[in-house]
Amino acid sequence: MIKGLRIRYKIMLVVGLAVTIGLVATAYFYTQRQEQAVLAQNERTMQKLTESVSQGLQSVMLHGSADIASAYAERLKGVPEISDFRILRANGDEAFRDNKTINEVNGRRGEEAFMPRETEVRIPVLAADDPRLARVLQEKQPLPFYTFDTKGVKELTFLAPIENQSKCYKCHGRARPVRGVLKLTTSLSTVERDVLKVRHDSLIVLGLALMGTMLLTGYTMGRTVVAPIEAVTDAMSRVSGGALEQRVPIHGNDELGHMAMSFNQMTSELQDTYQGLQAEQDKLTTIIFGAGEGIVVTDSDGAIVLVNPAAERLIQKSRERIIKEGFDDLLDDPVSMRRWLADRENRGPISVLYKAQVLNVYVSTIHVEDGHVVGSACLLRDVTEEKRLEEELRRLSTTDGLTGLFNRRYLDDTLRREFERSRRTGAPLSVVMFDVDHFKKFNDTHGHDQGDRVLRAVATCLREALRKYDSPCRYGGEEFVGILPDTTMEAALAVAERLRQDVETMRVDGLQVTISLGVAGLPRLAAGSAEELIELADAALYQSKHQGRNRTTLATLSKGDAP
Ligand SMILES: Nc1nc2c(ncn2[C@@H]2O[C@H](COP(=O)(O)OP(=O)(O)OP(=O)(O)O)[C@@H](O)[C@H]2O)c(=O)[nH]1
Repeated sequence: MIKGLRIRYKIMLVVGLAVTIGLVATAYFYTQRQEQAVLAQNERTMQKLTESVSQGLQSVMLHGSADIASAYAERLKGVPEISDFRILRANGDEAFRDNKTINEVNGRRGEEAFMPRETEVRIPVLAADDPRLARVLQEKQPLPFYTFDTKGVKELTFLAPIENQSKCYKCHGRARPVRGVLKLTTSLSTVERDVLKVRHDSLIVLGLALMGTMLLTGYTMGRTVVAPIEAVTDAMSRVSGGALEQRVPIHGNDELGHMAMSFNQMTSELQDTYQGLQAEQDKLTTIIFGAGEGIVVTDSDGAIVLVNPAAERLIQKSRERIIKEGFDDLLDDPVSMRRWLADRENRGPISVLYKAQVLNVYVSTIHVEDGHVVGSACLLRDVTEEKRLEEELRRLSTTDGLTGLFNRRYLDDTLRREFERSRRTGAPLSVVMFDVDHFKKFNDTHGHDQGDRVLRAVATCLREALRKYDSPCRYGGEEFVGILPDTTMEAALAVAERLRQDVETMRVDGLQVTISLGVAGLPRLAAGSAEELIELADAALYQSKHQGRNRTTLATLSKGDAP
């Protein structure tokens, strides 16, 4: 319950408790001391009274009048402050009630000095063995003690010894040093009333002091401690609500002043940081929404929270539909999407064919520093044109510009690869190499452009003569090579012959051209490398030229060749 109290009331409660304890303790000790002082004063007064009564009685007795003493005792009982007064014998019985002492005195004096009483009674006031009585008789000193009357009012009683002096010996003899005891009782009702009044007054003063202290403490604490703390806490709650411009007044140079100063500094830094973050966020938002790449982001529950316009364009769905369908269905392939997300090793983009576009897709979960997942993100980039250009570049880098056949680089790479494969698998591999006959003369006669058209026409013949798996290549100038995997030299010879005939029968701008061919192949020839295989085909081609051109020659078996 105290936990829920405002600090203002907590401080007042604590201060109130402390002040109450302090004041109550002070008031308690004060009233106690007052009470003790009043009682002590009362005791002293009573003692003096008892002593003077005792002396009065002594002198009355010495003048030989016991009746006067008895009457004196009766009159003392009538005094309002004295509730009881008795003269006791040493055995505790009240004196002057029988003839015992009169008879003793008359007997001792040998005369009828005192008249016996007509009626005798015995009134035991104290027991003969009462320790208080015994103590007074023994110590011969007055003894005070407190009792309560039938109404519960406190009373103070004094027992004072009546000493046996030499003047008394005549009547009472000298046997007992103390003849009797005076018992004087006074009611303390007046004293108690005074004490009660003191307590009552103390309570009123205490209450007023408490109230005053509480009010003063509350006011002072409220102004100096609680108000600054409340100002900071109120400002804090407004800051947590987003109002970062909050500042609190600084009063003084104490801890609260430092707290207010630190708070203002903190909010100022927070505001700067927030504004910086806001600016960064604005920049980021501009970048995200202006980006050519599609960006889709989810929160930690998997709900989509961001879809930029590029994502809508690339996915070809509206933002609302993307959000409704969910992250897994972004590219209509939830199985793959889940797999990409689960693949923590996935570092690069995945190329996906989606609605006639090639998209580079990068999918990842978003972690914070402690590894906690706060969402997922999908980045999409349209690489359709990029891929087309790449393909075109790759094609151009392997294509001869004039004829459209594969170029020399492609030829070298492909032949080397096929050569190795043939050696590894034992599959046959052949090359057909040919050269346009008297092409220099053709160029010189009909011009270079005409020569180019011849080369293009011959290239078309070569392309058409070969299968889909073969590679038609321009070796350089007017020389061409066909690579024929899985083809024996005999089969390649047939292809070469057909090609030769095709070219021979073809006309370019009405003009006839012929070609000379050489064929070489594995495993029939023992070529040690792709280059050597080409050299063998070239040698065969040279032979065709030498033998009159427009013909095909199989490369000759070299030493160690297979039969
Ligand atoms: N038009 C044209 N001519 C080319 C091209 N490349 C090489 N040539 C020419 O082709 C001719 C080749 O001539 P040579 O190597 O002497 O051979 P040839 O005249 O065909 O004689 P043989 O091969 O012995 O029949 C040269 O004149 C080159 O200039 C080309 O791309 N276009």
